[in-house]
Amino acid sequence: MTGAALADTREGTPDTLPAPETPAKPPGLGELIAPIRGRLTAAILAQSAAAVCSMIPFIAVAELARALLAPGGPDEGRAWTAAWTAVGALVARLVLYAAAGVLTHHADADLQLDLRRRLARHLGRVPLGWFTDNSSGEVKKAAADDISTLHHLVAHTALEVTAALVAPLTALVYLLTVDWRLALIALLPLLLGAFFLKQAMSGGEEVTARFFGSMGAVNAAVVELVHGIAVIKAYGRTSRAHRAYDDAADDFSVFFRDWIMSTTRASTSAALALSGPTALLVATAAGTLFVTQGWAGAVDLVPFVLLGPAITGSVMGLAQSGHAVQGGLQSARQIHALLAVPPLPEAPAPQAPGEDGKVELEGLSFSYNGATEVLSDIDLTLRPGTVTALVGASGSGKSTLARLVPRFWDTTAGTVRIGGTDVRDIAPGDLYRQVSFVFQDPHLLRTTVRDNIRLGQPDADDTAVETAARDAHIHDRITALPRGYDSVIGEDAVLSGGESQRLSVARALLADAPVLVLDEATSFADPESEAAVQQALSALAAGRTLLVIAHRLATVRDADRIVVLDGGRIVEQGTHTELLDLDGRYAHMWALQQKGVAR
Ligand SMILES: Nc1ncnc2c1ncn2[C@@H]1O[C@H](COP(=O)(O)OP(=O)(O)OP(=O)(O)O)[C@@H](O)[C@H]1O
Repeated sequence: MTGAALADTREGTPDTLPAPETPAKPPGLGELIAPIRGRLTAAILAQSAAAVCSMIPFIAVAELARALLAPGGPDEGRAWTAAWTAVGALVARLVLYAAAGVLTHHADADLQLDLRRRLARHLGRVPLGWFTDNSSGEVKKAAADDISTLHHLVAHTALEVTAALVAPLTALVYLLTVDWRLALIALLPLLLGAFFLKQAMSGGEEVTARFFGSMGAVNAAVVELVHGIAVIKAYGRTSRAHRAYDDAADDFSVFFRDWIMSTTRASTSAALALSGPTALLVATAAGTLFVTQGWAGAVDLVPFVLLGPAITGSVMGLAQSGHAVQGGLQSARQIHALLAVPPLPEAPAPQAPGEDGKVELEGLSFSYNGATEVLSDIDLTLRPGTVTALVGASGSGKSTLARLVPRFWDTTAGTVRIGGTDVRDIAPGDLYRQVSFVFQDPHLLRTTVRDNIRLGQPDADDTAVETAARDAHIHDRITALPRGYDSVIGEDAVLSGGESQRLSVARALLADAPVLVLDEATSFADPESEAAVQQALSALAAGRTLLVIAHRLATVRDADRIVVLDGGRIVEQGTHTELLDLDGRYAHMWALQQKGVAR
């Protein structure tokens, strides 16, 4: 999570938002598509009618043959009726098919919009801390890939499955009316094909899991190879990294070959059983027997020859649609998992915080997992107009403590108050206006430098933007860019880590919140610019409450108070001189760092 993202959220959490949705039981696919269910049903009905119409020309031709070859001579009236029925059915099929497609595509467009809005609205309400725990990949997958999988299911697969079921059923019903015994025999290839298909798909879940596992290993090896290529090459270990990738690719290849070999016989047999020639063979062989034995007239064979292949033809396609349906259900689960992330509870009657920016942490404890406390019994008051520095070993809880101030998470015990009001009682929009945050790893948006600085104060004029940039010691670097403040980050503005940090400091200065939290905000800076930014920040402290996390103690020796954390507890606090006099943990850390500098 970054300063920019925080400001993003600030914009995305207006006070007028409706009450948070309580995450319900897993909605599954049915609930996700509820808003378009009516149109989807209409489309499926239209597609069913289109599928019936697609069989009618074949039935009509069969009836035409029966009318022309009737034992008593051709029946002209019946023949014409059959011919016109075929033409009418073709036209009707075209219209119904187009209508079904238009309906599903419209419904699908609305569904995608609805889901994207729901996701955006929901993610705007989840605790900010959730974003630091969860990779953006998960959100991207749900918002892009999973929604696109649902698109395929709704816009295409639903209609394909309908046609693949209704058309053969129509053919079967008609054939049953011609000769039920031959119709049942025509079903034999279908039964045989189903048997082989079941064999080919046996162990499907296990195979799918192995497929994704093996594929995932290849992907991970590629990512590692690409991300780590600089380090790997620098240490001359290129062949080793390649070997990891080669091994993963080999494993996948072995699995894939075994899988194909083990299913080829069954799937080829299924394809053969369900093919048109097999259906024709069965129909003509059985028909010949029936005609020669006098059990059926020769003319009754025509419908079976024409429609027999239709009964089995779509089954292979149905098996593939089955995969699409499985994928759609999986995507629905993923989207639901995001929609089920518990939102940050909002107070039913929010209170406005006092404007002084006083921050009080009282009896505060916090645990990420509900089992291990990473902060315990914290009592701390940050007074307006002062700089408080948090120091301590890595993992002692500095960042966690700082992030509890703008309510990235709710505390496990105790309270955080800003301006005298419990942060849980402050509306999110108001809270984010009270606290600005500059992160270790600032995130800049792919827009102009000016708009990046203006993020926390969108209507600030150019002079205010420039003043903030000067105070953060980044103005000269910006004016040296090809288009100055109009340069676009990532295009003609490529900034170093330290420059990005100073830009995000400018952003925080402009946001002008009464409380400013700086998490290692100058860690990338060279000593000269660090000193300059520190000066600017000290000036900023007048009238504001500053909380600074620092690893390099020299950067915070002038702080009004230094708080030493160890194992999630405050173990010492005081000014630099007081803490040195105490000769405790801080004095020890200071001595170590001084030795490091002297060396
Ligand atoms: N998102 C998280 N989920 C679970 N545990 C976490 C999370 N973030 C931090 N922790 C754990 O909480 C403890 C405190 O971490 P924190 O980042 O607050 O320490 P820190 O003093 O800021 O460390 P550093 O100086 O290395 O940044 C650590 O044990 C860490 O592993």
